[in-house]
Amino acid sequence: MENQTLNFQKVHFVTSAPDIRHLPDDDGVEVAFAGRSNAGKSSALNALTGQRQLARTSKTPGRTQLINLFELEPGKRLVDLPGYGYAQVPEEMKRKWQASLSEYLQKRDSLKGLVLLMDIRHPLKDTDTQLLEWATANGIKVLALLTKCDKFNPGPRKNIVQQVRRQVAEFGGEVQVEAFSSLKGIGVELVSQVLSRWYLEQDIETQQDDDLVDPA
Ligand SMILES: Nc1nc2c(ncn2[C@@H]2O[C@H](COP(=O)(O)OP(=O)(O)OP(=O)(O)O)[C@@H](O)[C@H]2O)c(=O)[nH]1
Ligand SMILES: [Mg+2]
Repeated sequence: MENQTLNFQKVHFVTSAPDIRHLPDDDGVEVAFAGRSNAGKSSALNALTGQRQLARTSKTPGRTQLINLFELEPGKRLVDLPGYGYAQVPEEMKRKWQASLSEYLQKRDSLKGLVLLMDIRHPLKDTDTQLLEWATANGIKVLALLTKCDKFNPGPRKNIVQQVRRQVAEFGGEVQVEAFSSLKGIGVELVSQVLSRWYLEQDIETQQDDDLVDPA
């Protein structure tokens, strides 16, 4: 399975759900894209899948208010989550979508990996840190992407990445930190490799569990 990558371009839209009760069966493996509003989650999904319009992007924070589910192949899904931390929306609306977000994170068994997207100019805000701590404590794999890295030249960019890596190392979990730009395609190949590995590792684990249940 060395360097085996999935074909992310084969992705298709499954559903937009206001909460987890409207999602399809909770089996297989989901990798979710999470982060503050406007961090670039939807853009990153589009860059990864090579489809400009798969997930809707916007200059206005709070664009993605539903849990959007995409399928790569049976039992392998990508999830575009609503962003958090954006103040300029009505309180009632904010409560609703933040509740569906935390419910998804806490209850969805098929969630095995999290891509945490943070604007490289504002990394590790409170909620990002909480999410990191929660994910590592719960055995969820995390890939942290410092998005919009095209805003910096390679030198300063590298310094920020290293600084964030040091801060993240304190959480002790399995967290990889990388620079990313949907605009320039930086980090896209790396994300497809990491996610492919997660999906394929999970296939092997599931296979081993099945073998334990049924040795035949
Ligand atoms: N310069 C630059 N801008 C980007 C990049 N990725 C996204 N953006 C811009 O950032 C804004 C937000 O992008 P989205 O992908 O919609 O962000 P999101 O995290 O899905 O936002 P919500 O759905 O509101 O939570 C848009 O104006 C994008 O064009 C990037 O790599 N470089
Ligand atoms: Mg979005």
